[in-house]
Amino acid sequence: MFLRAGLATLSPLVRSLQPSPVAAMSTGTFVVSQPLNYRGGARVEPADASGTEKAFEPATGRVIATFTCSGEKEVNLAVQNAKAAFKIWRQKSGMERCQILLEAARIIREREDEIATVECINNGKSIFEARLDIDTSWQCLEYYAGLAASMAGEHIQLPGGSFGYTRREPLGVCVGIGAWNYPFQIASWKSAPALACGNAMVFKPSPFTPVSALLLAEIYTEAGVPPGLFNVVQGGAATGQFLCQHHDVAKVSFTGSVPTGMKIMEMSAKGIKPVTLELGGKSPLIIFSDCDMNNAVKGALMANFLTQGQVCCNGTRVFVQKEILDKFTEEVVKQTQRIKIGDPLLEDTRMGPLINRPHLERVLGFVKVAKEQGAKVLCGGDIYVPEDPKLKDGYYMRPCVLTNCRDDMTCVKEEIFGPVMSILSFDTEAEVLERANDTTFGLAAGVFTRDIQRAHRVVAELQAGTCFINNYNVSPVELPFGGYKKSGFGRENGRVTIEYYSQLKTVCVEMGDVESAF
Ligand SMILES: NC(=O)c1ccc[n+]([C@@H]2O[C@H](COP(=O)([O-])OP(=O)(O)OC[C@H]3O[C@@H](n4cnc5c(N)ncnc54)[C@H](O)[C@@H]3O)[C@@H](O)[C@H]2O)c1
Repeated sequence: MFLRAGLATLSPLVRSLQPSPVAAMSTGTFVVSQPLNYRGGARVEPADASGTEKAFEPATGRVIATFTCSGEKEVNLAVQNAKAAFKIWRQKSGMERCQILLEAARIIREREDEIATVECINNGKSIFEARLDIDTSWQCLEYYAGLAASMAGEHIQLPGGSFGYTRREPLGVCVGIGAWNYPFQIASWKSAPALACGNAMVFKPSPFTPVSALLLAEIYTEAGVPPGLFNVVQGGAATGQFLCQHHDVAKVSFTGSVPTGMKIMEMSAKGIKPVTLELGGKSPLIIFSDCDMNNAVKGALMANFLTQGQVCCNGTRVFVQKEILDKFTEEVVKQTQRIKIGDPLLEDTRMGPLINRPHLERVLGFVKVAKEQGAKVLCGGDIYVPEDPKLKDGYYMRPCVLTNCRDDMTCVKEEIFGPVMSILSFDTEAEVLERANDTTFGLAAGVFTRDIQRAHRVVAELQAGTCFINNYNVSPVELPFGGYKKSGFGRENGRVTIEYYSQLKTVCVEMGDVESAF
């Protein structure tokens, strides 16, 4: 995921007029001193523990927080708080929920610089990108605020003046479990539709990025949700399991890897709980020779290097039609080498550090295997050491472009989740479609061509939940997002997500006498 809703919608002028309490904050200074759990409308220390974790600033390798992972008791308390708040919230009209969500969106906008700075420090993505994530977060709240006010059932006329109607009702306490690559945005994308439908939520961020979900929790409280409507518990797999297995939890919405998604589904199956699974990908990007070359090159960079390549829907298998392979590759390499790597809090940085040391080593390991299997490194794929001495222990690497790739190579088959683009060549449309679909994933896909018929013909055949024509990794909140195949099911964003956070009650009304069969 993704840069969304647009560079074009950003207004630096509006931003510069906003108060910026963290404007003076620089890399290497931030530490978290407050509790990182949120329950009953306030930050709290957890009531019990299932271990401790450290959160890092990837830019410097510094520890910014040491925190307690929540045990079963704390998870219970959070769920109880959510249940109590749900009783109040579910009685509110859609319009009342709408007003509170709009107020929360307004506060997010007002505090955008602060939230983006925290996100940038804890995640490592550039401040430029972090601001875009916060934009898509408040946009999501605004979008579902609008839908909250217009949610309604149906009235169905039956014979003899009888009738039926449907009520769209909330599910209850929903659990959100997030990945580390879009911490604030994932928390917003899950909570906004959940709350709009009248649910309460307990959210568990990734232990790598525990900080920004607390800001969202505080904002919801300030906006006027009942205490306990949105709670945060911290921890890893153990805490996540307590949440998924809890008998008072009605639904689990998960963003993360395929192996964890399978476990979430197994646990939820025991309680017949609906799940939304937003999982990984290995998406194809198909560049036909009749494309607009400039846009195709820009699209390939957008498809591979946002958030240091740690994006679920990245188009990392770049299929290029033979006639333009050399020219396209040359231009992609030129532009990749120009990407400014470094301190993510600096305005002109476009690539910060990866999330942590083990992940950096894993990504570098993929590049090594790619070379052993015959791929050619055209640029990057190695550690980058910034000149600034305070960044020397950060987790930086140079973005990598691989060529000479074959479909059976590890770098082409597996999700690397780092800044590594694999270029493959193809001859015909039929051939590339077969190869593009030859994967167990199905999150996204892209096509660049000037031939309008071909564009629509190709996307109709692509087995992916989101397809881009002549762009990549833009996801306005109005459009549903989610996977096919092992990339998961259920959707986030768009009107359809209401279906995943609500249930339909049918009421059948008799206006005459009972015609008994007995
Ligand atoms: N489709 C999407 O919208 C989307 C978005 C972002 C990331 N992702 C995917 O997420 C992955 C990277 O994120 P990650 O490394 O945080 O994934 P992960 O699966 O390791 O962890 C995700 C979350 O699940 C929790 N968790 C781990 N084990 C658990 C268990 N047994 N029970 C309950 N919770 C458990 C983690 O603590 C974390 O909060 C990539 O595969 C990426 O493609 C998908």
